[in-house]
Amino acid sequence: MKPDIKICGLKTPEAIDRALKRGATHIGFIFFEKSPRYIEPDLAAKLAEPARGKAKIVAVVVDPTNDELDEIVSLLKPDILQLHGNESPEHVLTIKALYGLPVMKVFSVRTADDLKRVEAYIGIADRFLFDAKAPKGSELPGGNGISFDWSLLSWLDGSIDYMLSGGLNKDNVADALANTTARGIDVSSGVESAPGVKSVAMIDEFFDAVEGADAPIMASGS
Ligand SMILES: O=C(O)c1ccccc1N[C@@H]1O[C@H](COP(=O)(O)O)[C@@H](O)[C@H]1O
Repeated sequence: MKPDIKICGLKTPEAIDRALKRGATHIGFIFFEKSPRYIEPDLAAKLAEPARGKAKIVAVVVDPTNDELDEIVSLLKPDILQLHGNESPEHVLTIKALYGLPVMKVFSVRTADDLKRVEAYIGIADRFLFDAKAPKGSELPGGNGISFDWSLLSWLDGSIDYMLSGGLNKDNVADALANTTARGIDVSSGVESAPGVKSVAMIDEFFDAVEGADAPIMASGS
């Protein structure tokens, strides 16, 4: 089965156009002001228009207030809310009830302990996203371009719907798909030429690598 592919932290029509042409199933906008990928909700709404109905529009928020969500949801009209902070299960339920949108809850992973809270969100979050925990000193909870030890996810038996992120790029995405049960992959800095600057060439290379991962391996000599 083809994985879902989310290109996150988009800020230009060119990058969105290329992501859509290559078959992105999800496009993400970052509403975390300290991020080089931060975008105002009204600009995100304009940029997202060509994607409507073609790819799911994801609003990435970190421990959001209702005022922030009111503005983002009313302007952008996202299909999914990605909660990338320390939102409790109760907070996730409240957000779902208020906005009627599916939630992808993020877990930031460095050690097995970081996964202990997952169970509390089963049946509450619509999907999980496992990302690398930010390195010490980073101001960003995500988008740091670092990976984590995917074997920590080996207890997930495939019945849990999750996306994988954290330092994915053209060189490691095939391994990520081969070594996890992720039904989707999510990339941001791996398709950037500088922090916050998406490269259409790198978006192409990333999709090429995913498509290559799908191709059956030919026996030598055949
Ligand atoms: O990208 C950001 O700046 C960001 C800021 C705040 C929360 C999440 C953020 N990005 C998320 O991080 C992961 C992967 O990033 P990367 O590929 O390692 O650069 C992805 O889920 C983004 O949505």
